[in-house]
Amino acid sequence: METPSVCIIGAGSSGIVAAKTLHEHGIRFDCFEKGSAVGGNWRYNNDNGMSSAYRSLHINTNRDIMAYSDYPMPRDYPMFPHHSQIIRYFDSYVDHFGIRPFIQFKTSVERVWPADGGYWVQTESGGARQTRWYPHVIVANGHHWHPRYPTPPFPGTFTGETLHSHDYKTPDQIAGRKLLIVGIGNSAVDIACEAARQYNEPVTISTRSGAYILPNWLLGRPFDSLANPLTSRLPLSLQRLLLRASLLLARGRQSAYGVPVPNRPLLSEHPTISQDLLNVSGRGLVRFKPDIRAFSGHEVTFTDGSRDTFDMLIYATGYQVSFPFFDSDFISAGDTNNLQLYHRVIHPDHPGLYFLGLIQPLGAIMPLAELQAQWIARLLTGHCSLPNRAEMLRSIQEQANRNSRRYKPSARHTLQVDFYPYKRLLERAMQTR
Ligand SMILES: NC(=O)C1=CN([C@@H]2O[C@H](COP(=O)(O)OP(=O)(O)OC[C@H]3O[C@@H](n4cnc5c(N)ncnc54)[C@H](OP(=O)(O)O)[C@@H]3O)[C@@H](O)[C@H]2O)C=CC1
Repeated sequence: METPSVCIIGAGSSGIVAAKTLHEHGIRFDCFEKGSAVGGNWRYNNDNGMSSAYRSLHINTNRDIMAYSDYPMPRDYPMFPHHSQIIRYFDSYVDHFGIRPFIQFKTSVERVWPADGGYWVQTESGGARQTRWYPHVIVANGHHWHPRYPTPPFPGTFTGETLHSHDYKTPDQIAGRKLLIVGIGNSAVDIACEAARQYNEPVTISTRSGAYILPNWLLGRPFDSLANPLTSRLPLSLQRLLLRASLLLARGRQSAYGVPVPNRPLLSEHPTISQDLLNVSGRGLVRFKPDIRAFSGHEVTFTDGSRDTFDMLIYATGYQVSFPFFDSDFISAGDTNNLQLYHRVIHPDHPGLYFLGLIQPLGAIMPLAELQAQWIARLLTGHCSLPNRAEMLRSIQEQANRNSRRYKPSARHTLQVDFYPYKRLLERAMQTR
């Protein structure tokens, strides 16, 4: 039998669509998954030990936007499904397309290194190690599992309890604690609202940059449906204006609810989406402080000179892009989460190496990972081709320049893409010969 030419690392939402797409194109592959089931981050308490999902997690992109193109989410699902429903969807996707038998579960990829124009892949399963060679490797190991902490750490020592949002699962972990949460991304805000509602005690958020809080729903529609192929073609300044107007109309200024307003334009950060935060802040149950200056025991001093004591600190400070199976001098995203990839997929210096789902869209990752997989499949079957290295590097630089004009320099924003423009980019790439 023909040996597999592709190794897929991971069977999360990106790995499964890669497997399904290669299968459809008749490309033989091995897909290795560390845990015993598909779904990656979306599987609460995944036994691969990598999921950051908490018990109450609902996705904040709407059901129709996040579905794969040929497999809609069930119509009886709510607009913003719970993680258990998303996992049911992924399970039924792999069964519907018959790809479960192609996934090797409980098999962890330990090391990948380049050799002979391809890659050796060493796996471990039940204590047994195997090493196989593949001309192509698709990396789909996710980028929301390796906790990132402030570097350098805040001065001093906090002697209360600390937790990273990655390890937050249920509110009993924080019961009875006076809580300080660092960060104002989606993890921070979900946890703050859950804590405030559950215990009816004020929670403090420390944020150095602030965030515009966008609602799940706007004018009776899922907020993210406002971005569509048409509006995505408008100049950014006009998109900002429309969004500002809709937010003002729908709920006024967020400062009216006690939520600080960032001093930069809308759409220049990864969106923090919450229907609850303004309300619980307006009730005094979530308070805001600027960045932390120093710790001393249970006391925290903030950059405005104010101080307070806390029992517990939750670092909701995001995630490190990590590839534990690569030697760091071969490939690493470094402390800055920066990996230079052509169209966010192709490593210009390592032919045959592809990265899937290594994006942070204003929108959902799944349908974009699907397009990335289709692009890879077309490249592998010779239906399209890549430009030369110089052209790839030029395009990567252009992309980086565009990002740095729009977002503040931060490890948080290196993977940012706009849903529809990025979709169009991939569709064009698939036609390039
Ligand atoms: N319901 C859902 O669908 C959910 C989705 N998610 C997604 O998961 C991903 C990760 O989200 P999240 O965990 O919130 O992480 P993010 O990276 O999005 O946010 C990290 C937050 O921590 C702050 N921060 C980082 N480093 C420091 C530092 N050194 N000092 C002070 N503040 C710091 C950032 O501020 P700054 O901007 O200044 O760097 C930012 O406010 C996102 O894509 C998010 O959308 C997460 C939770 C729920």
